Amino acid sequence: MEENFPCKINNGCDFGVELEYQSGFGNHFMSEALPGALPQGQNNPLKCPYGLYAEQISGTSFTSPRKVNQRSWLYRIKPSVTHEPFKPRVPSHQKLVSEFNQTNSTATPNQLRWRPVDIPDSPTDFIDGLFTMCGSGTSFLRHGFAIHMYTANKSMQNCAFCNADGDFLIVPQEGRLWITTECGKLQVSPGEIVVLPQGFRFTVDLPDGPSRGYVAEVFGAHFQLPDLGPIGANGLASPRDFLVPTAWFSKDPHPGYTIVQKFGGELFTARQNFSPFNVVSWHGNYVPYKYDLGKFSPYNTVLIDHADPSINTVLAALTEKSGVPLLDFVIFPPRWLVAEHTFRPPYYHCNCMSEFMGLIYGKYEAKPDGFIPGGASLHSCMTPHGPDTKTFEDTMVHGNEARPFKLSGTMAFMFESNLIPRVCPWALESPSWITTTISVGLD
Ligand SMILES: O=C(O)Cc1cc(O)ccc1O
Ligand SMILES: [Fe+2]
Repeated sequence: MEENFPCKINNGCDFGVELEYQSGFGNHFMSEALPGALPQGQNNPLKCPYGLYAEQISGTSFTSPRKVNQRSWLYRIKPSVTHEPFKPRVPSHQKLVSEFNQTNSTATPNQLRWRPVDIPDSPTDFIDGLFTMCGSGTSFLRHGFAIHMYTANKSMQNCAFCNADGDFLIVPQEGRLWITTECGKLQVSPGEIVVLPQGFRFTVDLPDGPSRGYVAEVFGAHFQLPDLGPIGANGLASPRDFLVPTAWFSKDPHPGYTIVQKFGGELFTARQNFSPFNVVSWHGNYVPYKYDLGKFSPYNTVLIDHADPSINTVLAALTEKSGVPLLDFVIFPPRWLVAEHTFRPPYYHCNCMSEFMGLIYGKYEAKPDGFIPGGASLHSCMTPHGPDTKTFEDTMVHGNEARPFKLSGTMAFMFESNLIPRVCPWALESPSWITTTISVGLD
């Protein structure tokens, strides 16, 4: 038996152990934590090995075309259905939104920027520390997205989170996340990202304590690798660098577990007398995964002009319109700047798409001082924006003699959407919110 991650009751985990992963993007994976636990030749035999229960989790409709169809088969000690009924969670969570409208969020064309939100001192886990910043559309109609942030300092205890609304793409900025999912465990550090698809139960442990990060949630779509077009068959994020867990299950007797289900932006809880992490074997292509942004192979200008940021798309959740993303995840990684007679920083622009940005570490080239790690910005559809005054002036002074220059020690990112976000009131009322438009500079 391969036991990577011995756990005590709940997920009080031994964090020191290196996990094993499977590699690939969109593969049909398989994994078993006990020899012979995975049924062969069929998905739901009359009797599964070890008396396990077969359970399918679907990430797309049954009839979705094969090339986009996603599902996995999980073989568990007890089926998920054996929980008590869901009840509204007490206390309710006031700062999660999955249906954006005039009653819960504001439309504003202003440039918005936030300093890093303080990590609370009072005990706060990933669920309580999660809050929506902005978003568009609705999970009920399976079209839209939400952008959340989290600040937390404590591991989730005796509970698992399940997001029925959409897929989470989590970008930790401070503090590692040790995530137990039904498919196994993932250790995610700042500089890596993790995707937790709709419907998977997971718990988040915080081995470092104080933690902060960003979350993009997409409704009705899953992330995929972007087409590479003329770039060719290689470059950007390589499929083999995506890591998927290996099967792991909790063998400890468990006094009880609470499943916290996000459904329509509201939280519901259901008690059950067993761990949801009771999947002994599984196979399929609907899986949680992580990716190290340091493995990204960026492409860029080698002669003149500034390339559009889409050149460094890591993952894309698409709409049905060709070339139009519901949400692109784009990074601005370390890279050489070599363009000749070019204004090298990001150009001034008005974009029909909306841009939410975050900074994991280092400085962002267009705003080296005004945008700090853990902070965020939102430039919505057609809101003019670009480099700050100092960046413009420095570039004018030094730009003519610009030699190849390596931008190092930086990792900014952008969630870019075709949909126009509305902003949540607590984001606009937050002490971290900085009004940028009253300081009339060039930014
Ligand atoms: O606004 C931003 O800083 C993001 C961005 C970066 C870039 O290099 C080109 C366009 C763009 O929107
Ligand atoms: Fe922009």
